[in-house]
Parts: sequence; C-alpha cells; structure tokens
Amino acid sequence: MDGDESIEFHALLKTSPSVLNSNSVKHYKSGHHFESPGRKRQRIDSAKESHKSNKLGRSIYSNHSDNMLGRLSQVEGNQSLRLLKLSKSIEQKNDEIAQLNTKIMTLKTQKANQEFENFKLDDEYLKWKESASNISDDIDELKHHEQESLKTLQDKYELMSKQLNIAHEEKLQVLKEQISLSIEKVINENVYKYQAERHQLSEKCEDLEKSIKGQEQDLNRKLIKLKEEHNKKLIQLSSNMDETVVGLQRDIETLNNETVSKSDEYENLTNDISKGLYEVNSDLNSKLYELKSKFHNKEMEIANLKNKISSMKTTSEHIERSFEDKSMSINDFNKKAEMINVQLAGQENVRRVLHDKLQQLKGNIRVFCRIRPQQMSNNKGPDKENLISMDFSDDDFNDDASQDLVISKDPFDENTGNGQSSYSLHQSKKNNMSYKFHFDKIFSPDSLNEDIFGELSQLIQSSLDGKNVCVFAYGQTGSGKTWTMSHPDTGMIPLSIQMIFDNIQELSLKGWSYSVEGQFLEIYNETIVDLLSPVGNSKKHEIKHDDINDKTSVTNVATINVTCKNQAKSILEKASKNRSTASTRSNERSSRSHSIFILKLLGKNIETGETSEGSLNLIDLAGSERLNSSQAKGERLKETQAINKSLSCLGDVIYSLGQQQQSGQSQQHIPYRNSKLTYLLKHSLGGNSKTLMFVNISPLSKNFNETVNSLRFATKVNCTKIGSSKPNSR
Ligand SMILES: Nc1ncnc2c1ncn2[C@@H]1O[C@H](COP(=O)(O)OP(=O)(O)OP(=O)(O)O)[C@@H](O)[C@H]1O
Repeated sequence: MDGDESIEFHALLKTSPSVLNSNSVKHYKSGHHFESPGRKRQRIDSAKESHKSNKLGRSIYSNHSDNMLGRLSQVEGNQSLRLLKLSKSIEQKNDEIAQLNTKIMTLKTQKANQEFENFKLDDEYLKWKESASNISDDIDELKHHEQESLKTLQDKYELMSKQLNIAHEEKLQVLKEQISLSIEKVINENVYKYQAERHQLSEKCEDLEKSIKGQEQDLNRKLIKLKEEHNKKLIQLSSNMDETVVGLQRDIETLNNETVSKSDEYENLTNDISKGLYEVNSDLNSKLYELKSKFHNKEMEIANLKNKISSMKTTSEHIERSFEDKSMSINDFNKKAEMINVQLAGQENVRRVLHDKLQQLKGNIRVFCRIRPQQMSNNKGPDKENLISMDFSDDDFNDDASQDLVISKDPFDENTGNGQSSYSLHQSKKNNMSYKFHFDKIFSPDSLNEDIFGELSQLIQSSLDGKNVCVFAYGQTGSGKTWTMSHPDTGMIPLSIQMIFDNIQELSLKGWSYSVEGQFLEIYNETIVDLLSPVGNSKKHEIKHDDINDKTSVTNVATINVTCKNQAKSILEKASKNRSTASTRSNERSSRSHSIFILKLLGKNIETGETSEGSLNLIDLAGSERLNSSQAKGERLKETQAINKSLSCLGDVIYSLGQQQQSGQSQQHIPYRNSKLTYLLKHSLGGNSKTLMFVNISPLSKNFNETVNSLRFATKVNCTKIGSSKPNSR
C-alpha cells in the first residue's frame, strides 16, 4: 500500500464503522484501499481545478504544480494497471471457486453413490453370510442326522439279524428234535405194532402151519386110514379131499389176503407218517420262507436306506461345493469391501480437505445476526411496543454472499436517546436515522433454531474432522441467546450432539471411531464454576495450556463421557440446576455469566491409523448491555466490570488475531490473558479454528441503542478474517 493510500485507509477506519458501507467494509477486509477510476478522475480533476485557481493567484508555484500533476497522472496510470490486474486475478479466483464448487458437487455425488453401493454390498454380504451360516448349519444337522440314522439302522439290522438267526436256529433245532422224536416214536410204535402183528400173524401162521401139519398128519392118517379103508371110498374121499384142500387153500388165500391187507395197513401207516412228516416239513418250509421273505424285505429296506444315505451324501457334497463357492464369493466380497473401505478412507480424506477449503472460502470467522421475534405476552398476541424498523431481504446478497441489515428509528422516539451514532449513514426522507451493517447471514424473527443449525452444521462436521470450533451467542439480556444455544430440544447444544452421533455412525463405515467428552463451565466474575460437578464443590479451577500440542485443560472439572444423542437433555438439566442453586438470583445469574459447553471429539481410523482431535465450544455469553459502572454498586459493580472487560477482551482477541493474520507476523501479541474467557479459549480461537458468532438482537425500539451496540461489536468481529486452519491430526 502506498503511503497516500495508507493515510486514506486509516482515515476511513477512524470514521465510524457505520460509515463502512458494503464497499468500505470490503476494502477493509481485503487489506487494500481501491478507489474507483471515476472517483479517482474526479479527485484528480478537482486537484487540477484547485491547481488552476491557485495558478492565477500564485503563479510563483506554477512549475511545482506541473510536477505534481505529472506525478498524479503517473500514479493514476499505475493504479489503473494494478486495478486491471487485480480485476483479472479476481475473475480467475472466481473461476477457480466455480470449478472447485463443481468438483465438490461431483465428489459429493460420487460419495453418495459410493455410500449407496457400500450399503448394497454390505447388505448382500450380510445376506450371503447369513445364508452360508444357515447352509452350514443344515449340513451339520444333515450329517449328524445321517450318521445317527445309519448307526441306528446298522444296530437294528445287526440286532434283528442276530435275534432272527438265534430264534431261527432255536426253532429249527426244536422242530428237528421234535420231528425226529415224533418220527422215531411213530416208527418205533409202528415197528413195534407191526412186529407184534407180524409176530401174531407168524404165530397164527405157525399155528396154522401146525394145524395144517396136524391136519395133514390127520389127513395123512385119515388118508392112511382111508387108504387103509382103501379104495372103497377113494373116489369119494378124493373128492372130499379136494374139497377140503380147496377149503384149506381158501383159508390160505384168506390168510394171504389178511397178510396183504396187514401189509397195506403197514404201508398206509408208513404213508401217514411220511405225510405228517411232509406237513411238518412244509410248515417249517413256509415259516422258513416267511422268515426269508422278511429277511429279504429288511435287506430291501437297508438297500433303500443306503440309497437314501448315498443321495444325502451327494446332496451334502453338492451343498458343500456350493458352500465353498459361496465362501469364495464371500471372500471376493470381503476383498472388494476392503478395497472399497480403503477407497472410502481416501475419499473421506479428500472430502475433509474439500470441506475445509469450502469453509475457508466461506470465512473462518462468520457472523450471523438473529432478530428475536416480538415477544408474546399472556398469549394475547404481540406486545404493542414500538418496533425498530429493520430492512433486509433473504435474497439481497452482496458480492461476498453477505447480507445487509438497515435499521432505523424515529430520532424523536423518547426511548432511543438522541439516536446518534457514528454508524449513521442515511438521513431518510422521514427524517429517520438509519444504520447499515452487513453480516454473513441474517435470520429473521420467523427463523427457527433448526434453520440456524443448518448453517452451523458445516462447522460441526469440521470439528469431527479435527478442527477447533467456537460458537458464541452475543447480545443484550433477553435477546434470545439462551433460546438459540440451550433450548432443550432445538438449541445448538442438543442439535450439535445429535448431529455428532449421526455422523459418527456414518463415519464408522469408513473405519472411524470416536470418543466424545463433554464439560460445562461457567465464568462468573472472572471465576470458573463447574456446572457438572455436584453443588458445593469448592475446588479451585485453573486453566492449563499445553502450547506444544495446542491443548487446554481445566483442573478439577467433571468430564462426562457422552455416549448417545439423548444425553444432551440431561446434561443441560444438570447444568441449569447447578447454575440456579449456585445463586439466589438464578435468572440474573445466567444473564451475568458466560456458559461454555465444551465437546472434545477424539477420532481414530482403524483402517488407516489416522487420528483426529477436534473441539466444539458452544458459548452463551453474558448479557452485553452497557451498564454505567458509576451507577452500579457492590456486587453488581463487580459483575458489570467483569462482563464489560471479558466481552471487550473477546473483541480485542478476535481483532488482534485478524490483524496478525493480515500482517503475517505470527509473533504479534494476542491478549488472551486479559480475561478468563479468552484465556480458556486460547487454542480454540486463532489460526487453527473456526469461529461463528450469533449476534442476537431485540426488535423493540426501547432496546435500539443496545441493538446498535451489539451490531457494532459484531461488525468488529466480522471485519476480522482468520486464515487457513489445519486439522489437529497426526
Ligand atoms: N426465537 C425465539 N422464538 C421464541 N421465543 C424466543 C426466541 N428467542 C427468545 N425468545 C424468548 O425470549 C425470552 C428471552 O430469551 P433468552 O432467555 O434466550 O434471552 P437471553 O439473551 O439468553 O437472555 P439472558 O442474557 O438473560 O440469558 C425468553 O422468554 C425466550 O423464550
């Protein structure tokens, strides 16, 4: 910056911030003062004019004036050239930003697709795994069942065949014995009978032979007698003899016939015995046949079972093969999943870098203005108080994406004091005093906490990526700071915790695991109070800094391990209970102290071994209204001084950090030690940090001056830009 320009720039700074209309603020931010060519021309013309008029009266200085003019036109030429160069480089930067945005969109889409693919793969992998485990269970069960049934069948078969063999042998033996006994018996009986009959018959035959012999002898004697009687009766006798012989022959025949019939009887008896034997035999044979057919059936059953077992074996082999195929494809899936996890980890790093670049483009310090709605009293509708006229629109963005807020008020309104301010810019037609400010975003009274969190959420992501993030709520008492930060359901604290746990779950798919530690502190009268320790804990709390690792700790402070998103409510309740029991003026106490909710986010990636340490500090500042110290006494005076000091120190620290960044002198002194608040936040503000300040303002005319003061403070912060932040990762 040339000497002349520097003088002009400081002159501009000395004028009030309200004079810093959008153009002037932009000049301030970029660290250079650019004058439009038209305005420059005008200035040179007026210089020339004054030069001319002087020339008339003071011709003695004419040569000197010519030199001046020459130098002026040279400066003008240089300035135009530099302007041209700068506008070109701005265009280039804009193009680069547009390209980066397109890349970000493409990467986001790729990331979403990749995440969807991962989800599908995971799902498939789980299904395969489940079916594989079901199949292996089935196989085990079938094998077990097969072995059991085989064993049972074999046992049964062996037992049955043994039993059958034994029974068969026994029956056969018994039958054989019975048959042989009965055969022997029958034979013996018949033989005995036959022998007896034969004996009788032979006795009869002998008797008959004897009688025949006797008769023959008688006959012979008779014959002799007859012969002796001779021939007289020979013919008669011979005929008688013939008759007797015939009769005798008949008797012999009869005897022979009897012998034949007895023989027949014997034969019949033998036949009967053989018949009985045959029947017993056939009976035994049919039983044997029956047993054989049963045995055959059992053999068939065993063959069927063997078939079943072999088909089961084939099925189990088939299942084993398909199981092997499936485990191979599961291995493939696992390998793919591993590759995808590695890719995801890479993409996550790219996303982190791009997210950080985007946040840097948006500015590492952002200031949002939130206008509180007009309060309702007893549900009767809005208070009928005078309202500040506030003029802004959602789509009224400046070149740097900021929004302008113009507030105005009738200067004769008795509540506003004299309505004068160094920010005064416009004198409106209605004779109203107007003040113009610009912020990164302005939230209307209709905005919900959820809308506001939409903007904050990007910084929550940064804290998970390893950045230090500070979110302040600044404003006068009753302007809506606590509503914004600590509303039990929709405040920034509960919504941040919810988002952190949602994101932790998503990041776990990319190998990241996190532990979340919470602390809740209060700074009252420059003294630290632990809002999560039981009441009555009188231990002193000291702030300790580890400047090598950029870490801060506070002694004797309770640290809660936050494990789920529902914990926010209980933490807030505990803090608010401790806060109210710590003071009899509980409502006032919350307005007169700063509350600081600190979350430390420690992440580790099991796939890549990376670690990250980020912190999120959500700070509800004490009411910023200016109390006249001379009017306050005692405790109230002490409180007022402490608040004024710490808030102005906060502004100074942020301002000095901005100056340090602009000058590039890292050794520049930053007055962290001037207040407990800034000393506590030493490592959470500055280069390695992202800061968001909500300036909460009241819409009521009676608060006009406080509103202007708050907006001035916020403007001072907004004019500070802290440079690139590197994540706390190793
Ligand atoms: N956006 C909003 N919507 C509805 N009511 C709100 C909103 N903001 C603030 N209020 C109401 O306004 C009142 C003051 O708000 P709040 O307590 O948050 O202010 P504060 O700035 O935190 O005050 P203090 O400095 O005393 O803590 C409360 O009754 C709150 O319910």
